Amino acid sequence: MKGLITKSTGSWYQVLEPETGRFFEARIRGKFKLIKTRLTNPLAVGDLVEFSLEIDDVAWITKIEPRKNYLIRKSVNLSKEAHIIASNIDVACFIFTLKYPETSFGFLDRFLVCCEAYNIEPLILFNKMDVLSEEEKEYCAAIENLYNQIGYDTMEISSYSGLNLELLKETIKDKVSVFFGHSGSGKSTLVNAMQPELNIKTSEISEVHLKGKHTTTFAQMHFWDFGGSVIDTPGVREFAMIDVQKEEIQHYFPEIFTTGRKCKFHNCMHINEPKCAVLEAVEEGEIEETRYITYLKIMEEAEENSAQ
Ligand SMILES: Nc1nc2c(ncn2[C@@H]2O[C@H](COP(=O)(O)OP(=O)(O)OP(=O)(O)O)[C@@H](O)[C@H]2O)c(=O)[nH]1
Ligand SMILES: [Zn+2]
Repeated sequence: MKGLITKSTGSWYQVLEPETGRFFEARIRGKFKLIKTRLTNPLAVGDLVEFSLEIDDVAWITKIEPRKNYLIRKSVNLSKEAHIIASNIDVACFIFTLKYPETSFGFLDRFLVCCEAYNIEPLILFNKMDVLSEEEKEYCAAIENLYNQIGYDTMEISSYSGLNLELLKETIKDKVSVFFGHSGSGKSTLVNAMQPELNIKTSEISEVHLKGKHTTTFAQMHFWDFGGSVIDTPGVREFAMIDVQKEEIQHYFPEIFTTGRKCKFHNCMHINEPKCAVLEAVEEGEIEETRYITYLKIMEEAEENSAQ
């Protein structure tokens, strides 16, 4: 039987048989290895699998279909293992909050780099617009403009005021979407605002740290009544790029890649080479400095990893 993984707790999986709409509790039989990297979880929510039923409706997953794409993070422990967050994604929504909590640009840019690297369509949602002053709204618009110019879609939303939630529904209708963002950015609240019947657990952000409390502890797919689904994931602290070569990284920064064609050396890495068009563009303010800094950091990490 063919199935779709809709929930993963680490020890067992929930599998949906799309043809009948029936859900099963399933375990894994055998070894699953689609990629070289060591993983903490062989299967992830969004995976398409084959399974068979035994007595008492216990399902055994026997095979996994190749993934269209996936997002991955470093494992929480210090090993070199990685963890697949979700797979077979149509649109990955990044929930950006200017405040409560303040989202870092480095985190957003790393998310975008992962989307580029793993062929996932990103959408940046500017959430909690209801708490922003006029001045902050202008600042938000400037950030949006910056990302729009690079080629990324953005949308201003608020689960509290309902701003643009209908537009968001139209945009993600009939697609498999995933919501990312810092803990406390309002992912679960957004899912509930779009479909109150789902009633996902949310929590107040801590008064002391103005940070979230990591309420969601495992990944789960929820189905929208307007069509499509969303994968709710535990707050991700860090995205990972697995097995990337230094030379590849500029491909994942569209504006750096395009500008880089004008560099003197065709193999320019845009670090300190003479007549580097990227360095010039950063100086002129045509390429945003925060993005360039993240580019350099990811390059450094790739070097450290390959040296290990
Ligand atoms: N002002 C405002 N607050 C919001 C909005 N959406 C959510 N919040 C608040 O933000 C806090 C965190 O919301 P959650 O939905 O639990 O955040 P989360 O991103 O799911 O957090 P984790 O499960 O920890 O990853 C709660 O106190 C919400 O009430 C919004 O649109 N505007
Ligand atoms: Zn260059």
